[in-house]
Amino acid sequence: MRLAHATLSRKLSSSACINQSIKNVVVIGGGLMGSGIAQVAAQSGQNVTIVDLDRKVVEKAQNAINTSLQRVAKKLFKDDLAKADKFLTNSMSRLMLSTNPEEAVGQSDLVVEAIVEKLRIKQNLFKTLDTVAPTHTIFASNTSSLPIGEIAEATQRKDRFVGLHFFNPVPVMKLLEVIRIPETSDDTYNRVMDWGKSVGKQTVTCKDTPGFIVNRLLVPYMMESVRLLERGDATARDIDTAMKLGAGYPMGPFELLDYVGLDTSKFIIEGWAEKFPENPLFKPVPTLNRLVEEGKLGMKTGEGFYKYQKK
Ligand SMILES: CCCCCCCC(=O)CC(=O)SCCNC(=O)CCNC(=O)[C@H](O)C(C)(C)COP(=O)(O)OP(=O)(O)OC[C@H]1O[C@@H](n2cnc3c(N)ncnc32)[C@H](O)[C@@H]1OP(=O)(O)O
Ligand SMILES: NC(=O)C1=CN([C@@H]2O[C@H](COP(=O)(O)OP(=O)(O)OC[C@H]3O[C@@H](n4cnc5c(N)ncnc54)[C@H](O)[C@@H]3O)[C@@H](O)[C@H]2O)C=CC1
Repeated sequence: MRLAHATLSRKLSSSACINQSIKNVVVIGGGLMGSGIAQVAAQSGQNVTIVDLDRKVVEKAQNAINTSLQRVAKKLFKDDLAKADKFLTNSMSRLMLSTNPEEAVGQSDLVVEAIVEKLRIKQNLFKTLDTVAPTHTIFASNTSSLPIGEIAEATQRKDRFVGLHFFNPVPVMKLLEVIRIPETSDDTYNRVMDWGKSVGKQTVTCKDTPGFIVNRLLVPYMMESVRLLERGDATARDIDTAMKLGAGYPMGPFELLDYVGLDTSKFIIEGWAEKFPENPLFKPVPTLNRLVEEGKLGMKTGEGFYKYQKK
């Protein structure tokens, strides 16, 4: 009887969780990725709070989301301006701004972190949030390269911790990599898989391994592109043209490095080089370090491998 009762209560609690769909999402980090993740959740009908350290950053994110939503609305409702406008207004009405992460997570069902690619900073953030977020809240990191398990170490909710790795630009790229750690509960996994589909993504699942699927293949390719340039074998422009026309990529490696950000790229390769010094694929490249030291972070600062018109 006792066993049946325990099984029944576990079933009830888990089904209660499953029925509790994710409605309130908090995105921590209002940069390139955080603004895109906040956008796709808001445009999919969820209440979203985007949080960053600085009010100016969240306001910039709000403007970026507005601009991007106009492109999406135009595509969705090309010949119905009234519907396009309603879609834009409704989506933006579901977006709140905050610079106070502890307060923002108070009513959250899901927290997606998209802050700087530094393990300690991510751990400190989640450690703090773990003490104030509701018990049922799922924590997710959008990290490109860090071990989900090591980020989750900082919390007491490893059963409610996953990796949700989106791709840039989030409103366009269809893929969402879902990473579970051994402690991730089935209920958590099922709820984030459903949530990923609810925000229009096609999900794949990967173990908690460096770079998951895409970046494990992409980072070595992009680093080797920089080495090819450093050896003087070809120019950046020709390497980009070659990969677009020869391999059908939408962007060449240097255009993509400038697009994703040279700072984030540097943090990724530095982290892997430190952790796996014996792997030649993860060797850092001097040109990337130099550009970052010179403050040339790519499109977001107006110059990286290429120069960009200031918007
Ligand atoms: C060493 C470290 C390396 C890894 C670093 C970490 C990175 C990660 O962790 C994981 C990643 O994200 S890897 C990067 C993945 N993303 C890519 O590979 C992007 C490749 N580029 C593209 O798809 C197109 O150039 C792109 C879509 C960007 C632009 O397309 P086009 O060149 O054709 O230009 P557009 O005509 O402006 O855009 C095409 C259609 O997309 C719509 N669109 C573009 N940007 C948008 C945005 N931000 N928001 C909303 N809609 C957007 C645009 O409206 C257009 O739509 P159509 O009107 O239907 O053509
Ligand atoms: N850039 C890309 O193409 C992709 C990046 N990612 C990952 O997403 C994360 C964010 O990357 P990006 O958006 O490119 O970086 P970003 O530099 O554009 O944005 C990071 C934001 O986090 C904020 N931030 C830093 N520490 C914070 C804290 N303690 N609390 C609140 N906000 C804080 C910064 O002010 C900044 O606005 C990284 O983990 C990165 O690896 C994942 C997929 C693609």
